[in-house]
Amino acid sequence: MAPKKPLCLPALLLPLLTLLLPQAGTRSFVVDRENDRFLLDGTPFRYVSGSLHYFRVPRVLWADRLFKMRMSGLNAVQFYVPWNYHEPQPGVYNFNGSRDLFAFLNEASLANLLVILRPGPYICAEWDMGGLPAWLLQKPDIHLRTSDPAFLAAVDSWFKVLLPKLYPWLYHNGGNIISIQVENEYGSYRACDFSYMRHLAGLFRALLGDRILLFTTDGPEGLKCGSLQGLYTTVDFGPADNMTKIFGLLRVYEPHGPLVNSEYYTGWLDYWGQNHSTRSVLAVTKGLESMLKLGASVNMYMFHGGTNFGYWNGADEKGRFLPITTSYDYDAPISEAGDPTPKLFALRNVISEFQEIPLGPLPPPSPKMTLGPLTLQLDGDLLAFLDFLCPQGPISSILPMSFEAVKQDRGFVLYRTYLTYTVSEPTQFWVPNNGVHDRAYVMVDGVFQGVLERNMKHQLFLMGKVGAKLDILLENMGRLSFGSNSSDFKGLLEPPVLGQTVLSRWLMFPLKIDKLVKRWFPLQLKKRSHPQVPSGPTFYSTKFPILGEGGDTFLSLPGWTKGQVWINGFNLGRYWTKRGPQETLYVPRPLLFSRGALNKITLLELENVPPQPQVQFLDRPILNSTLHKTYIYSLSADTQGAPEPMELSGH
Ligand SMILES: CCCCNC(=S)N1C[C@H](O)[C@@H](O)[C@@H](O)[C@H]1CO
Repeated sequence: MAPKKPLCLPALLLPLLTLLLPQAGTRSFVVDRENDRFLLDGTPFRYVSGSLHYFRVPRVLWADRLFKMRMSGLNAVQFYVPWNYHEPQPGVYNFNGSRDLFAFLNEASLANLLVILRPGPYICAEWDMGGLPAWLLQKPDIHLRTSDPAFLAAVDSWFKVLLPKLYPWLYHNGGNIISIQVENEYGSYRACDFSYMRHLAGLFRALLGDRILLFTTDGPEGLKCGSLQGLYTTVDFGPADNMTKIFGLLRVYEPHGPLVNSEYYTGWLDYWGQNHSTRSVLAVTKGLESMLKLGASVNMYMFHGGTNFGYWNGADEKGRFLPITTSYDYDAPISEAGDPTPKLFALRNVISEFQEIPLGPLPPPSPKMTLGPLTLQLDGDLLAFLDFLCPQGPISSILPMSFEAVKQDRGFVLYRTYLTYTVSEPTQFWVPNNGVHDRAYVMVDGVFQGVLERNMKHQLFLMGKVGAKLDILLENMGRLSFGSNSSDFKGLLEPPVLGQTVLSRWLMFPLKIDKLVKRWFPLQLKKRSHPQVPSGPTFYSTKFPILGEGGDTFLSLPGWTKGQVWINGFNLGRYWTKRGPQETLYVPRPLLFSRGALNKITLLELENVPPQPQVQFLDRPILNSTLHKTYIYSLSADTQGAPEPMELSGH
């Protein structure tokens, strides 16, 4: 059902050809307000849809996941388009490889799935900055998600590239997109800026025409500011919510037309340091059955969650900054590794009571493999590779500069200064205003001193001679993706204080670590400048063959603390074994070479290397480990006294 690409045929043939093509004009997807239903090509239609985010699944696995969704009885797939995934710098666009949104649309078409598209500009989704590009914050006073002209200019420029590309994919033009969402749960955002929403609706209409169904989605408390005349109003809620009450509220805004739940939560997200989230099969299936009995159209969020590879996870603020884990398994019907779960079969049974489902079995779980333990070799301290990691050299400034100011969106920036006097006693070192965004690994002359963490750990005690190098590796743990009352700038947002001295004269090194890891064949090994434990930011790696066919696997890092992993140069994501609840990282089989070719695993361990630097590949995930105790340090008014830690056992 992919739109017919204009063929470069001799002009006289084209009229003949159009007689053969399905007449786009006969295709339609509309709301029938008289009978509270959708009509597809004039016949009553209800969608049973599932969310799958192409940006969380390697492209080679898209067809497999979409096929499983179709075989589960779904007739539509819903997905976001993350702006920051496709416009890495202003005016630079990327729709290639795993970012080829149109290839994904085509795969959905081949799987016989209609599409419910949610292009934002904000998408939430536990994705870095809710999909908004970090470069927007290079204008620090920008008002995101409002009619701020600076924000709207960037939005217009992005949508004038994206939306015309989507036009041929609209259902009535021969494609598979039946509806498009404007913004995302705007009613949950503090701004409540109706001119912003009207601007977006006008832009979508101008670029997509007046036939496509445009809609909004909000929780029950967000309908007032999130809905807009001319956009079809839908809601989102989970199995524990009061469906009658919420659909009753929805009827205030949409007295006629089909009831729609655009995000029916089949599970939930995980935060580092919090317990693993699950939703029961019984509750999820009962809720779906009740909605289908009402004739509602439903999208299950998520049907397949996938993974936050690289640095792409977002974060929430619930009393404190809470980064989302690398796994986006979501306790969804299709597991992170793409396996059907009992929840999928239970939901499939419910769907089969209401509509035809494809005959035939679901594919079985994919083959899994175990491997190891593998012993990793030391490549060297991160500091030893500074020339490679920051080839253009540092930026200098009296005060430390943010990630956005040095144009580094994600990952790490090294901040360096030199002690201008000798500190002979352990002396309090801290950053005012909770100004570490988000974690700082502190070294003096290359010797690791410890960690500062946003909301969690506010001070260390340092010593050093005059002229000693004070290095702070600053980690961006992912930008707030929901409910932020201010822009989530990253980096050292205030100048650190040592004793009574505000430290100034800083060098900032934006680090291109992924580039180094990709080309690391073979950089000469660097011996440790200071063989010690804890080690601080250090690279380890090894190579290994896979004998036989192999399979999907789950990387376990027993005894390691926190860091980043690459397999054959692919950034698998963050690990945080010390904090949990996730203790393994999903390794899709297609990332691995087989038939004896050597694979390479590279770790950047940020804190403590275990005495035995080994890793293991398991045949099952561990996403719900018992949490280690974490402490939150209240910022005491008087910074002289060490703030008392409050013990926080993982919640
Ligand atoms: C803890 C609140 C997180 C906010 N997000 C909520 S309510 N959700 C609605 C949001 O639209 C979707 O993108 C997802 O972010 C989903 C949670 O998975």
